Amino acid sequence: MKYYSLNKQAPDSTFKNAVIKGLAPDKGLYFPESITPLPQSFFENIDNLSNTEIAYEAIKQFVCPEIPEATLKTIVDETLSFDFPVVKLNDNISTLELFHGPTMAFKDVGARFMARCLGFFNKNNDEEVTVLVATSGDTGGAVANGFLGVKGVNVVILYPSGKVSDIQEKQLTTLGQNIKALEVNGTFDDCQAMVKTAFLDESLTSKMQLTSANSINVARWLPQLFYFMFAYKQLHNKYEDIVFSVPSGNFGNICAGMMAQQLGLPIKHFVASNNENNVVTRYLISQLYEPKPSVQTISNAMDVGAPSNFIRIEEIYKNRFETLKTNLSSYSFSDNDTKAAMLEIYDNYNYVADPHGAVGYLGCKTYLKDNPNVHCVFLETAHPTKFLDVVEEVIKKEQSLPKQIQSVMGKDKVSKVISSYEDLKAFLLN
Ligand SMILES: Cc1ncc(COP(=O)(O)O)c(C=O)c1O
Ligand SMILES: N[C@@H](CCOP(=O)(O)O)C(=O)O
Repeated sequence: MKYYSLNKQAPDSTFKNAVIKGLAPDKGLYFPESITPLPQSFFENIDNLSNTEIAYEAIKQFVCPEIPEATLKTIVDETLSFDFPVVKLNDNISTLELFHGPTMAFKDVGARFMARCLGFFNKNNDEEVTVLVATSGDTGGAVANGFLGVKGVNVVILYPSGKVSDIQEKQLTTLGQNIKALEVNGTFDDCQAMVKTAFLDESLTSKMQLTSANSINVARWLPQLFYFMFAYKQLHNKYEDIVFSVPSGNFGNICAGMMAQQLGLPIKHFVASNNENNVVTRYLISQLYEPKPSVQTISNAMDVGAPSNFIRIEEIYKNRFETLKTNLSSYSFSDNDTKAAMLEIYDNYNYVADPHGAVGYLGCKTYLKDNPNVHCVFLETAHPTKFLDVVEEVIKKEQSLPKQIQSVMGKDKVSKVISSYEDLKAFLLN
């Protein structure tokens, strides 16, 4: 499969090159040159397919033959070694739990898949690769875990100082080995901008092989489309019209859902559920795309002012605003709304949601007001104990910690504070 740059100023790329480089030389995100829908029989037969089989069929066209089919099967199988259950809250609302992986956030799937693809492409290469990652909370931990100890790969994680939860910070600063954490005086958008600048800085790229493990990298982004298929498998016999409410920040996850829809998955509608970082909610009202500096919220992983992936969404809908609007709604919620939702979910359904999932739940409720006959699935994108302070404060109940979280508690953070792109460059060159 060929990939083209969405800035349209760079040559087409192979999958391998797109994975190794992350971003195109014109700073554009890569996008597959074609999307061939899966045969109808795939969806009719989905009940008889395992998660590995579903994922393999869904991603094969984007990856093979550069990765041989047998290798891809192994990669998918190793990536998906945990569950993705749908939990029903009421007749109209369910949640898809995406937090059963090693770092208890949905990023685990993309990080593990990409680590294995990069490992495959690099196996006969002596040159070390430096994976640069910007994180607002969860990507950093998932990438650190996914790449820990991988030979020939150094990971450098940039995170906004004081703006991730304590447990998220532990997950990305305590592993050691080939993982280094840089604490940036700034926002997630500053971290992301520094990473993108580094890719285009020849004085760096001439000395080292840099790549990204954010969703700008196609091997991190595309596997996220699996989730929507796993949910469909669990729900299609019960509900006709399925809507997904996706708590959104960098918009990689919802965009991957739209790729699943392009592959033929019968999804009725998407809801992009935002906290107060709501550039897309505003865009759908005004048709003006106006990124703003991000503000800090309790759903911190969604504190993104300039979502990288919105340009991919525009590409999927061929920049046709009206077509996009028929398939996507977006709402924005305050921290007070989010806390009230966490309490409501706990009181009414005895279910503990994390702040991101609670924003997704609010998206479902808002959409259902005008569309009462659909079934809305909100993605529970991280485990509630990753946000222990706010969860316990809101529902007033002590939480027991899963083993994945216990394993980082009590460890000491190791990070270096940086304030500018020059600091990042100096760190990388040293
Ligand atoms: C827990 C959680 N929810 C939601 C999001 C937003 O996802 P996306 O950036 O793909 O929109 C993130 C970060 O990506 C996250 O970590
Ligand atoms: N919310 C993310 C921000 C980066 O998103 P990505 O999907 O582009 O890696 C995080 O938790 O770090």
